[in-house]
Amino acid sequence: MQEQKTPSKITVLGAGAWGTAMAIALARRHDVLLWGRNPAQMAETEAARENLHYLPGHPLPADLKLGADFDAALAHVVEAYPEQAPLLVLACPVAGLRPLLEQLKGRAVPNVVWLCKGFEAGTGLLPHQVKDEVLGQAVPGAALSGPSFAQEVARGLPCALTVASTSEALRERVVAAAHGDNLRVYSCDDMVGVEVGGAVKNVMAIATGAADGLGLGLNARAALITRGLAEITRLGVHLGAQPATFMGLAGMGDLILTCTGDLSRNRRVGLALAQGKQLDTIVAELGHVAEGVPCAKSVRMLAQRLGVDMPITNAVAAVLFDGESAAEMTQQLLARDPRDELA
Ligand SMILES: NC(=O)c1ccc[n+]([C@@H]2O[C@H](COP(=O)([O-])OP(=O)(O)OC[C@H]3O[C@@H](n4cnc5c(N)ncnc54)[C@H](O)[C@@H]3O)[C@@H](O)[C@H]2O)c1
Ligand SMILES: O=P(O)(O)OC[C@H](O)CO
Repeated sequence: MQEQKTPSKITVLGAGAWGTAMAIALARRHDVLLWGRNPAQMAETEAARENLHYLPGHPLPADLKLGADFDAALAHVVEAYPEQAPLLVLACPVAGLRPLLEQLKGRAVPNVVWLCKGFEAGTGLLPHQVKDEVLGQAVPGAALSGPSFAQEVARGLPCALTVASTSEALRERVVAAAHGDNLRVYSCDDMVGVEVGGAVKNVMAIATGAADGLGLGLNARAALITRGLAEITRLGVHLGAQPATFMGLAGMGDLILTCTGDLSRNRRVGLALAQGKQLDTIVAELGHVAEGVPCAKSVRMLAQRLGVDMPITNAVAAVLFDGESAAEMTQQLLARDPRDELA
């Protein structure tokens, strides 16, 4: 696959930290429109040429178009189809995915590439399953995931991502458009593996943040990351993923980044829990989504239903939702019976 030289039309729906960072990165080579649902916030972003709320400190490229008009944002890509092989990128949290897809229903949508990481609350569905429910399988879809802090991507620092889709044409399309400069984009067809890895690593980042906040040390951190990966893999394989996917960017790569990088919002939730802060306060102070919070609830439910052993997830959910303390849950994890490491 060759790096694409000709610019494409790309619309990014969702102007939070990640949508803004990806729009900045893609606008270096493409005709990009960033749409946000809040007109006042988009007007403020236009005036400052910077997303002061979600991604302060990162000026927007002069060519990046901004808007809060949904029809105009869609027209930007639909009118280019099929000649310019456009991309429609959904950059909302998992909670916003179904509402956003509903807005697209019945429209001439060329494809959808989502960036969100998690399971849908209530249904326990992965993003590709939500897409299939709302838009059907005829609209090609892809998950773009991997270790990627918005602030670093906006600065143009090196970053490797992976795109998962069952559509080879869409995988090639995403690689052709996004791979280049300091972005490396790999591809695979294991959507379940890529999505499970991206979702559950956020829960593990909360656990690792809490352990670090409690001062449990670097040995404990390494143990949590490693056993976290075992837990993620166990769930993913049960859901039909390929084990090797969890050794890749959307598995181990993103797990390491999010568990150890202080830019992670999920890790910061864990650090704050260790200080004894209440979840409501933590979420309000964050000002951004922390997908690991709803994901811990969804994964606990799903794992119980499927009979998959997920002790770290259960411990995180107990601290978040059942009033248990992080210290108490650490003791309970350590008190578990020994087991075969590879079982
Ligand atoms: N920030 C990162 O570094 C990063 C990196 C990779 C992946 N992600 C993932 O991308 C997703 C979005 O994260 P973020 O960092 O942009 O979050 P954020 O909290 O910074 O911003 C969320 C944005 O989504 C918008 N939104 C919420 N519901 C919406 C809906 N129904 N329709 C349209 N817009 C909606 C909000 O208005 C806001 O602009 C998450 O799933 C996250 O895990 C984030
Ligand atoms: O800040 P977090 O914890 O939402 O993590 C951001 C990205 O998912 C890291 O790859």
